[in-house]
Amino acid sequence: MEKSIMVRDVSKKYKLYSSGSERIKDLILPKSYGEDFWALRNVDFEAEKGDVVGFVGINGSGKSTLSNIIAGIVPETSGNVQLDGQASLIAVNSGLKGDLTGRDNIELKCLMLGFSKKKIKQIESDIIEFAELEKFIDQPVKSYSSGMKSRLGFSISVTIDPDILIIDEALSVGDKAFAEKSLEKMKEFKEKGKTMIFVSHSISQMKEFCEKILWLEFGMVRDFGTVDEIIPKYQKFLSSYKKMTKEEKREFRKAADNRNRLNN
Ligand SMILES: Nc1ncnc2c1ncn2[C@@H]1O[C@H](COP(=O)(O)OP(=O)(O)OP(=O)(O)O)[C@@H](O)[C@H]1O
Repeated sequence: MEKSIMVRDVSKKYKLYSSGSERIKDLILPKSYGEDFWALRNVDFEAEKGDVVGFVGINGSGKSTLSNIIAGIVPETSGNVQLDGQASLIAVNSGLKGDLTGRDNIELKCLMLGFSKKKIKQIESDIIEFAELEKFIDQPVKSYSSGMKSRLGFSISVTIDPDILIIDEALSVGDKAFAEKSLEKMKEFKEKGKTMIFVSHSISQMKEFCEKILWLEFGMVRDFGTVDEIIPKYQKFLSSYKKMTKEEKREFRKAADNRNRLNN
C-alpha cells in the first residue's frame, strides 16, 4: 500500500506563562521564563492512501495540534511529518483573513497554492455557490457569523481538490443542512480514494465516516486501529471518565502530566 501520511516521533512543546510580563521577559531576556507544556509527545502514526482516519480523545488531548502539524500550519518541536501530496485543513476560521472579503480570501488561498488567475476565476463561482454566500461574498470576513466562516473555509478546501483533506470539527458549526451537504461532499472524496483525517467529538459521525481511529490522550497515542476495534474501547473509557469526580479527573490528568515531565 502507498503511504500518504507519515508522522514520525512528533512532539510539540508550548510555553505556558503565568502573566503577560513573563511572556515578554521570555522573549527579551536570556534567562528562560514560563513552564514547558508538551501538547504532543512522541507521536507515531501512518495513513495509507485512501484511508479515512478519525482522531478522538478528550478535550486537550492534542487532536487539533496534530491536525495543524500535518497540515503544515504549526511547526513540530521535534520529529517529522512526510506527506505524499498537498494537504488542506478545514477548521473553524482556519486561514481566513478577517479584513479581506470572502472573494479576496478565496483568491489569496488559491494563489498561495499556486493556482493561475484563470483557474481561480473558474472555481470561484463553485466555491461561492457551495458556501451559500452569494450576497455576502464581497463583505469582509470579520463581519461573517462563525457558520458563514466555516462554510467558506469548507467550500474553499473541498473545491481546490487536495490530495489529503483534514477536517477539524468544521461540521460542528453552522446549520444542519450545511453539515449534511458537507458530509455528502466528504463521501464523494472518500469514493475518489482521497486520504482524509476527521476530528470530531461525534462518535456517530466517526462510525459513519471513518475506517481507522487514532486515540490521543494528553498528547500521546493511546491506541490506533480499525473503527470496530477502537470505538468500543474509547466509549467505555469515556463513560468511566465522565463518572469521575472533578478531583479524580484532576488526579488522572496530573498522573499523565507527571509521565509527560518524566518522559521529556
Ligand atoms: N498555542 C498554544 N499555546 C499553548 N498551549 C496550547 C496552544 N495550542 C494548544 N495548546 C494546548 O495543547 C493541548 C492540546 O490542545 P489541542 O487543541 O490540540 O487539543 P484537542 O484534543 O484538539 O482539544 P479539543 O477537543 O478541546 O479541541 C491543550 O492542553 C491546549 O491547551
